[in-house]
Formats: sequence, structure tokens, C-alpha cells
Amino acid sequence: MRSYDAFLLISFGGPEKSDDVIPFLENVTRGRGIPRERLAEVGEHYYLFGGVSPINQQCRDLIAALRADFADNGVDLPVYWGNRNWDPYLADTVAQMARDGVRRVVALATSAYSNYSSHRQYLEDVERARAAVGGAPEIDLIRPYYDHPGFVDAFVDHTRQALERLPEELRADARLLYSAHSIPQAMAERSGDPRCDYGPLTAYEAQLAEVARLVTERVGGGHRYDLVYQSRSGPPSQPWLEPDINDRLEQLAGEGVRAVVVVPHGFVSDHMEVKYDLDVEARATAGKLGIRMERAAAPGTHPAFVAMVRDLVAERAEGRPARGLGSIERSCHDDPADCCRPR
Ligand SMILES: CC1=C(CCC(=O)O)c2cc3nc(cc4[nH]c(cc5[nH]c(cc1n2)c(C)c5CCC(=O)O)c(CCC(=O)O)c4C)C(CCC(=O)O)=C3C
Ligand SMILES: [Fe+2]
Repeated sequence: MRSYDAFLLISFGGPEKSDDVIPFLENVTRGRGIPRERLAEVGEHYYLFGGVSPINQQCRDLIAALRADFADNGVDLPVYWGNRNWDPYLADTVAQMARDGVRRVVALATSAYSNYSSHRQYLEDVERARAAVGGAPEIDLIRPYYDHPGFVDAFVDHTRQALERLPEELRADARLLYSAHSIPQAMAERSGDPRCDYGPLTAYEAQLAEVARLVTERVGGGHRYDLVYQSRSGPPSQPWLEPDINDRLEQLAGEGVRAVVVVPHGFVSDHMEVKYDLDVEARATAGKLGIRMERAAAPGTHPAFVAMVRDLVAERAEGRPARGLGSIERSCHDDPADCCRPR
């Protein structure tokens, strides 16, 4: 049994006014070889929303929900928050925890899957922040949690709600489109735990396929479903995971599909990549094709998701084996530090 004296939420960070947008994008893309045109284009997505990313407020909302949930359930941990790319920066938060006398921290990242961007990069962020701060606490990052029942149940609820918003005559035949962030093929090949066999797919794709299956099964109604990708960047010459959601919508229109529910199961909250790439771009594609589209909400502050965080904190404190739905071998995450190492 390991005892902790603080909880830390780690997130991506986002701009909160127009003047923040370029410095934020420079932080995100430093050393990552993103073409300038792509940056300018992504900047426009943020300006369309007044330069404000929703992600920081979503973190504040989650923190408020976690504080209430911890208090109601006798979990006596102060809650801190630090980001990779914007204020409050992780290193500043780690320095604050050191000043507050915090020694042992359990941390959760706002990413559920195990690929480099979603998990290993957060481990590296934590170690870099700790190295920069004298007397930094120990920080244990919670394992990827895509198959935790709390994560899956939040999507089940939100998918049912989105189906309800469709006109009744389109509901039964609606296609479910599960959408996740595309990543470079090379990054996908290094995803997951190097000791684990994920079958013919890369780990990230296998995890996404499993969650799509689990949610569809629980939603009921026998809906057909597809796994699609969004938010591709990088040069066109570099292979990224496909199909892109917009291309798939074109094909589905050709097959006579008249209604879709887009489920952003690759994400934890309705941040900019959901609000722009799905609610603006994919919605425009669907509209042009005559497909009726509804979008399910990401977990956000769904009670099942909030309770999941408390369960994951207890799991880590007690050294309990990971409890997952579905068929992906959970023993692969006994040591989260092994995630996404080269095979
Ligand atoms: C897997 C994954 C997630 C999902 C898991 C998770 O949720 O963490 C995610 C989330 C996010 N990505 C975000 C924003 C951006 N991601 C970029 C670029 C990239 N993302 C990548 C991957 C992922 N990203 C990759 C492989 C790149 C290429 C560069 C690189 O190898 O790093 C760029 C640069 C411009 C562009 O190319 O689009 C931006 C601005 C925001 C904030 C949104 C907001 O402000 O509300 C969030 C939550
Ligand atoms: Fe991203």
C-alpha cells in the first residue's frame, strides 16, 4: 500500500485569448516538423473561437468535480493541475507542490490510450519538470485507462443521448463513427507495451477498436459502426492512421447511409480538436453529403468518469492489478513506464 499526499491532473493546455494562440502553437510544435501552413491553418481554428481553447475550462470543471467526489468519499488529497503546453505549466505546479511540502503524488493525464503523445510524452514531461525543481515530489502517473468501465460507460450514456437527438425515423439505421486522433504510422507501431501481443493491429488501433466494440455492444440496438481518424497533421508524404473521418463520410454517403452519430472515443473532453475537427469540419462534410450527423459528448465530468479517477487512484495506491473490460491483456500495463518504448 502506497500512500499519496496529493493528486495531480496533467493536461495538454490551450490558449485563453487571441494573443496566446501563436505562442501556444510554438510550444506544441517545437522540434516536431509540422509544416508552417498547417500551423497557420490550426491557428485559424482557434481564432474562430476567439482564441480560446475549451480545454483549460474543462480541466477546471473536472477538478471541481473531483474535489467534490473526493470529499464525498473520504479521499483526503489536495488536487493540483499542470499542463504540457500552457499555463499552469507542469514545472510551475511541481515547484508549488514542493513548496507545499508534498512528497508523493498520484497523477492522471487527460489521455486514455497508450501511444507516445497520449502517455509516454506525459511521463517525459513529468520527469523533465521534476528535474527542474529542487526537492520535487515523487510522481506516479496512472496507467492508460481506455478500457476502464468508467470511461466506457460515459461514452455509452453520451452515445445513447446523441442517438435520441436524431429524428426517430433515422435512429435505428444510424451508423456509429468512432473518432480518434490520427498519429503517424511509425508512432502507432511503437504504441502500447513492447512485451504485449496486440494481434494484427498496432496497440493504439487495437485499443480504439476494442473500446468501439465495447461501447457499441452496450449501447444496444445492433448499430453498425466504424473506426475513423481525425486531426491529421505532418507532411503529406508521411503515413498517418486512416481513414480520415471526412473520407469515410463520403464513402458512407455512397453506400446510402443517411445518419451518423460521431463518438469521439479517442478523447477525454470536448476540446478544440473535437469542437473544430468534428463539430465544424466533419459536420460541414456530412451536411454537403446530405448525412444527418449528431456528435456524442466526450466524458468531461460524467459521474462514471469522475468515479473512475477515484478508482484509479485507489488501484495505484493499493498496487491492485488493472481492471479492464474487453480482451486486451491488462497485465501489459503493470509498469506504465514501459509504454511505447521501441520494440
Ligand atoms: C494522440 C493525440 C491526442 C489525443 C490524446 C489527448 O487528448 O491528449 C492529442 C490531443 C490534443 N492535441 C491538441 C492540439 C494539438 N495537437 C497537435 C499536433 C499533434 N497531436 C498529435 C497527437 C495527439 N494529440 C500528434 C501526433 C501531433 C503532431 C505533432 C506531434 O508529434 O506532437 C497540434 C499542432 C498543430 C497540428 O498539427 O494540429 C495541436 C495544436 C490538443 C489541444 C486541443 C485544445 O486546444 O483544445 C489536444 C487535447
Ligand atoms: Fe494533438
